[in-house]
Amino acid sequence: MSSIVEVAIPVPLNKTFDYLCDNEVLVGMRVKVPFVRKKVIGIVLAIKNKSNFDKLRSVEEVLDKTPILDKPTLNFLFWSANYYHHPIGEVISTALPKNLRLGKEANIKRITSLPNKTQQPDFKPTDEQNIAIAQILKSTHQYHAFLLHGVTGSGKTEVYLHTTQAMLDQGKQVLVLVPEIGLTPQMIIRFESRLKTRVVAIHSQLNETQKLDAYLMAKNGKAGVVLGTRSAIFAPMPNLGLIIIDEEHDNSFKQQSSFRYCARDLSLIRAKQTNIPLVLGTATPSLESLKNVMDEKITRITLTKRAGGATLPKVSLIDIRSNTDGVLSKMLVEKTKQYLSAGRQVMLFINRRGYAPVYYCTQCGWKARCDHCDSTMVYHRHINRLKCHHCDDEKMPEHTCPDCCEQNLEVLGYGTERLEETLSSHFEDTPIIRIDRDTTRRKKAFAQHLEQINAGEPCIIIGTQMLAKGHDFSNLAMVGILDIDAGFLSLNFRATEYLAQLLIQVSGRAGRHKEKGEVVIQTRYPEHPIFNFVLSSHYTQFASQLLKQRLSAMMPPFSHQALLCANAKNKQNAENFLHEAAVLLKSIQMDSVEIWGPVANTIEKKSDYYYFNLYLQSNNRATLHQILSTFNQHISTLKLKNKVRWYLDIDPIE
Ligand SMILES: Nc1ncnc2c1ncn2[C@@H]1O[C@H](COP(=O)(O)OP(=O)(O)OP(=O)(O)O)[C@@H](O)[C@H]1O
Ligand SMILES: [Zn+2]
Repeated sequence: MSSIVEVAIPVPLNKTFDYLCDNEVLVGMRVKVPFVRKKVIGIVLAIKNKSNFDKLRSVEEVLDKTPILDKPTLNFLFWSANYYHHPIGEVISTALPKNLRLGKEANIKRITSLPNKTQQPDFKPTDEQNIAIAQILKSTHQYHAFLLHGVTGSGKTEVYLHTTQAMLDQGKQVLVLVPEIGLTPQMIIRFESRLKTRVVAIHSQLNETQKLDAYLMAKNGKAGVVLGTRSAIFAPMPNLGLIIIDEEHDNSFKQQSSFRYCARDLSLIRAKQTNIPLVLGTATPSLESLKNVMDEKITRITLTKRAGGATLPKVSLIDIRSNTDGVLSKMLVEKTKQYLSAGRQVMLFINRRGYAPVYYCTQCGWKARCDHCDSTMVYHRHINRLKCHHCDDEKMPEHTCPDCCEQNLEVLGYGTERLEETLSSHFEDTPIIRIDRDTTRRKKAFAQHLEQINAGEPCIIIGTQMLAKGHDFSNLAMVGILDIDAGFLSLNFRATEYLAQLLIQVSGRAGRHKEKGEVVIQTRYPEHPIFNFVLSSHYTQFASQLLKQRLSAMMPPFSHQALLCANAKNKQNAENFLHEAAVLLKSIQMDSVEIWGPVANTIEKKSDYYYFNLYLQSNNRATLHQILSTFNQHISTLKLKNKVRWYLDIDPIE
């Protein structure tokens, strides 16, 4: 007898589809089904006796012998789809490795071996670490969220390792999320060398076979530890006993395309649904987590001192308002020389890749701009091209100014490539290791750079965001922060929060071992209040000031936001669609939800599409979500719906 199955299909539609099925099938299995004129792979969500539709088509093939998604994982995915108002089919598709989405067999090709030798450290946990470990382990059988707030270099990883070992001893699995792919290799090494269990990685640089293997080893319980970037939050783990989110404040836990989830926020839900503890670790907690601490939803545990006798670095400012020396002040060059000759390493932080951010005409002020975006093009010297960092379009730099026809074209400003050039003129014999997206594109390139730094020889490291946090370089004595002033000019209301986090994280890379480190920040705004706190590493005080400001302005985390973004090649369509949407939203009438906009995005045009935003804000999360659900049900009534691309972003951060 055939049954009726409800199937989630990876299409941007807020619904599921019913099919007839003649074969035996269970919830969570993959099925191949006809959809419009194609065959697609879907996941069975329910088996039912009747359908609201007649003339059902039939399942062509049941692809699995056992469910690929178990009930708890499916429930978690349902929760996520519901919260982010995103189609369940696409949510499931985000959670599955590509090979499973394509319908390939769910077989492990290569089971990674268990480490045969583990190595224990030659130190004992500090008192603070011991207290943290004990406090977390008191809650191993129930949901409890902890904020492990430990200054940079306080040994949070040690706390992760001890609590993980305790969970493994109970036969449990542990999920560890790190923000950047660059932090996975060092974390994996630290976990593998210490724990007698299989540690599998889930991140984008693995090939598809490796990704599938990792997924299946998580699912069958063979992996004791699953370590990955944000999408690993969806890894099926039947014996999950603990979740750890390292650098919880980091923005890369939020996916900024398609299904816009935040893995940090979802970790609280997953831990709650699984009834297990959760550890959010960081030296610079997000205001969201600090607010949760205030509300007693999260317990804060502090590590106030650096481990192993190290102390926090000395931080000083260099006022570059009257600087005529270019990107590097004389003082910074002098200090760099001193540290290098003492056999130490120096890191210079500049958060901009390429040679120079502006290519312009000194005669008339013309600037090279992207034809497709509202942005200037960045000059890249090694390929002698101008590149748009928004749409990746590139072109040859002009020789004569298109406006005034003079030949006075020059670059302005500094990126990593130009800094490298300047440094090689000052430090001819010193190795310079530049780490940005351009030098780490090749697989393994990043790991090789890290290896070179970890070898400990004196060198200058040019670091971008990729090196800002988490790394533990033992011979790094000084960090110079070259250009953070853009952060003071940003329109994002979270900009100062991010800047404080960045400054403290980058500073935190210096002097992590025996000798005291030093941090030098070059700025044109030396009087900015942020420095009062950063200089003394008083993040918590600065954060409580920010929290007070947010409270008085009723901004997140004291209110909840959603963003409806529309974009189209026709500017008017994008804007008018949001006007229509605003009318619809206002007709739903919920007093406690404010609606602002539409307003053009800060970068209005990207890849030839015009972007507009409509903001929704409410003090009541439930009301906000109710209005969005109703809106979603009626969106087909909007006349311009098919003339624009649109998406909802819940808890937007940009
Ligand atoms: N109890 C201890 N005694 C001596 N050294 C320790 C101890 N705990 C950790 N360490 C060492 O201190 C260094 C910093 O530890 P770790 O990298 O875990 O810091 P962290 O808190 O994660 O810092 P960050 O937030 O900057 O990433 C490491 O080299 C680690 O081996
Ligand atoms: Zn562009």
